[in-house]
Amino acid sequence: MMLSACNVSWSTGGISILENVSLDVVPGEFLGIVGPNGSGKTSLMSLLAGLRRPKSGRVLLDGRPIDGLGRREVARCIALVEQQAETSERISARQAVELGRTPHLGPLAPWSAEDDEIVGAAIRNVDMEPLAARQWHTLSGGERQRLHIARALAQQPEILLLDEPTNHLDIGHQIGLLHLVRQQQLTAVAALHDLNHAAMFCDRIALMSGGRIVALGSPSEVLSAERICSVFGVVVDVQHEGEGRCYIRYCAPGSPAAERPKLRRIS
Ligand SMILES: Nc1ncnc2c1ncn2[C@@H]1O[C@H](COP(=O)(O)OP(=O)(O)OP(=O)(O)O)[C@@H](O)[C@H]1O
Repeated sequence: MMLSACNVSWSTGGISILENVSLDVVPGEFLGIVGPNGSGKTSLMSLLAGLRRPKSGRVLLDGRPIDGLGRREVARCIALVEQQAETSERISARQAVELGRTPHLGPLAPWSAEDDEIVGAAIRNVDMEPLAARQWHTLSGGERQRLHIARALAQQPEILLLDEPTNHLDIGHQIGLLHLVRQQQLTAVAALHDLNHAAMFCDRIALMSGGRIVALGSPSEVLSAERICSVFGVVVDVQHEGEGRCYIRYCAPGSPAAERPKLRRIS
């Protein structure tokens, strides 16, 4: 299933937020979206999820305009985990994950043992089995975030959209979550702040700046020291590791390492 943004622009209050963004999410890939705060990652994710309509351009799901499809139809194909996702507080952890099955249920498809199994597997996948009976409001931020991911997995989408999914997670669960996403038989798009995580787990990376995609390709192609300096204003050394992978070492401002590569800075 192919998800595409074709020349999409979006603005609000007379301010242009996204300008002429085009992107084909290739079936089966893990695409990372990186960029500074306010560069438009969340805005692009909500257009890709069909939550917002572009002011111009189109978002296509398998060649069909996403805004012409019903919400239920979209929800059977695409799951979105939002940055500040909230869930009603008077439910248990397991019930929060069960909500992921909603698009698949109906008068002719009532809740079944299979739904129970899918929900159980999603909870196990995010390492939340011991807390499945707990009330939502008693859970920590990281535990809630893992359950949001479990709900999206229980939705069994073909395309998983994750807006900063590793927020609130400790490093073990950050790595575990990205590994888990990578292992799924699905297409995934994740807005990420950690460039090394994007470089480790993503097949391709789209780098955003000022509401535009300024680079798109393998981690090694996109995350050059020059580009990171020009977009984020941070001096780095990039170690290229083959197969499009790379590792980024950040240099503290004022340190000898930060002074040395300054010549590469793009103004
Ligand atoms: N509803 C809105 N009204 C006004 N401005 C908005 C609205 N939504 C987004 N923006 C602005 O659009 C820009 C892009 O926001 P967006 O949330 O897409 O960025 P982001 O790259 O996801 O940022 P971050 O890394 O901080 O999460 C920001 O300057 C933001 O303030």
